[in-house]
Amino acid sequence: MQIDAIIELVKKIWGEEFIEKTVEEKDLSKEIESDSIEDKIYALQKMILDEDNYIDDPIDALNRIEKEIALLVARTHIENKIEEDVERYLEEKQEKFIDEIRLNIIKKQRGGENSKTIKKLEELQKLEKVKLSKSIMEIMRPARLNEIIGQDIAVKCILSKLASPYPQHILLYGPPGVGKTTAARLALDITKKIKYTPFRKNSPFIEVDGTTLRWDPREIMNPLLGSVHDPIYMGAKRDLAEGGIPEPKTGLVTDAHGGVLFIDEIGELDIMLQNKLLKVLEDKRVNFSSSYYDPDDENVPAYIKKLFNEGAPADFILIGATTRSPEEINPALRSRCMEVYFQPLSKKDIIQIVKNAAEKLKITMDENVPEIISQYTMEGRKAVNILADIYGYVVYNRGNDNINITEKDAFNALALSRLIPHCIKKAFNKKETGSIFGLGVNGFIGSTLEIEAVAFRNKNNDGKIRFNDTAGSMAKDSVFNASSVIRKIIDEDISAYDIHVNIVGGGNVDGPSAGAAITVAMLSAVTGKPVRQDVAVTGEISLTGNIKPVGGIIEKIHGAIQAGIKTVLIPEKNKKDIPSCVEGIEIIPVSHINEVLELVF
Ligand SMILES: Nc1ncnc2c1ncn2[C@@H]1O[C@H](COP(=O)(O)OP(=O)(O)OP(=O)(O)O)[C@@H](O)[C@H]1O
Repeated sequence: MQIDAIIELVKKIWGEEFIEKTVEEKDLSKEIESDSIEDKIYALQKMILDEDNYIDDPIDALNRIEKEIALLVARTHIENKIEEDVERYLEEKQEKFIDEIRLNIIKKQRGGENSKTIKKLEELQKLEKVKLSKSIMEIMRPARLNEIIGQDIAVKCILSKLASPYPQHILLYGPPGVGKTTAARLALDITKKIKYTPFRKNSPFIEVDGTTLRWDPREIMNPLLGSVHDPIYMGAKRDLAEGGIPEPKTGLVTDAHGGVLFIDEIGELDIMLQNKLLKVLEDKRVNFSSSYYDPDDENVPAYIKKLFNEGAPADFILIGATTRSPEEINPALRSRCMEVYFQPLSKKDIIQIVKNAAEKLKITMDENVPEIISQYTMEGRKAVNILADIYGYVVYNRGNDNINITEKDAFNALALSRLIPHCIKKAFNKKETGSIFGLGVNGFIGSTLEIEAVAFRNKNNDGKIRFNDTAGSMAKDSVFNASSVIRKIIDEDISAYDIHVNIVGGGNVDGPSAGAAITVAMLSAVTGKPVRQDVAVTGEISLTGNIKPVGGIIEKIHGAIQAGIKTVLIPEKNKKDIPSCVEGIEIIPVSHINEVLELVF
């Protein structure tokens, strides 16, 4: 009974086929069919325990067979359970995977959009339709080169350097808001149409402000030259990030390829970035590198391989603009560029700019309005801004039809903006002792310097000379040179006087160009001779009394005109710098202090 029960159990667990197969394989049919208990036990022992030794103790053998069956059943049960778990887990995973594939396909068909992103895009498109002040400035912006006023020479210079089979890099110097950007943009427009130049119809004009360009030494970001996006930390595209592939992002120099890169305020650009830019100018390419880049990785897209292997093209003409003086600009940059100077605008220029802008706005003005605006600024940009401001004032008060700006409108709008005339007439028709106008330049803007001196007898003959503490060392040297020259002229020891020289408004000046004016002021103080107050003098004084050349003549003459000066004395050697088109002022070149004295006393 026990044997039969075991055989039934085996059949249940492993099936009858298992019994038949094993019996056949192990040749046990005789034993299993036998009536002998020992034979049957022997057959079971061979089937289950795989032992074919003679059976001594049938009970023990049966017990061992049962134990083994119990073990096998338990193992099979556990194996089945694990198998079931694995199957369930796989099924779940597979379902999720298929869901993900479905989602991706849907996303691809939808193009990554959802209701939220679509709404955001609609909001942005709505914003694009709204335009405020930009459009009025665009309306007034010169559209042709001949609409750029007072810069004929600079415009011709830019064109001659750009409109050539071999265009050159250019640096534009000049005061702010006098048309540098406008001239560069229009010059490229014209040049594009000339066949022999390398520019094409679609050559880009990329404009950027040097003060806003940032970069970091690890080259994580560099909008000017481009940088490599790290696949892990910097969010390269997802497909690239997953494969650990770095992605070079090209910069503005590549955007400008085949055209012009215009950097406003180039003097403010970080000096290291300037040097890097110079390298690009030479190579006409930007190179990229990354320790993540593996040239043998087959998953790297061809464009990334090309960028890493060959770099990005960056063959462009650089036009940099600055309000700084040439000496303040990186010499390496200067040596690669041709230099063009924009002039300060005259009163006449500002009047014309305002008239042209009014025409573009399709409005009329009382005759004196442009002149009134010209009293408040020397900048073309500021002048059109003021006009836009007055225009807004009139529209607000009287509506938008048939606009005519009256003098009263102009004064009212100017008063509301708290603007004050930029130049108050300083010159007058009398003579004064110990006082003279010198001329200075700051950021391409010339102005008069009021220089005054007083002298007191010093009985002990140990007179001292005092000058503004804030003045620079070169200006201080001018005072000492002047005292030696005066000593020669008056033939008396200057130490017989305590002399105090002062630059009105603070002596934040430097350079030797006030030397001649300081000499006149000191001499007038010592001798008591009064000086003309409608004359201004510029020039360095040498110990022999010669008047040496100085810089910034054009700007100084403009500054003198603004102050109502009638005569300007400049060094003979600066004669070539006299601008051809100045009106309303007499300019006299002088070479020695004696000539100056004859004209100022
Ligand atoms: N010489 C000019 N002739 C006509 N319009 C001018 C002139 N200068 C300036 N403007 C007006 O001012 C606006 C700004 O000028 P623009 O940007 O060219 O000056 P900029 O010299 O480049 O100034 P910045 O150095 O401050 O950038 C022009 O769009 C134009 O309306």
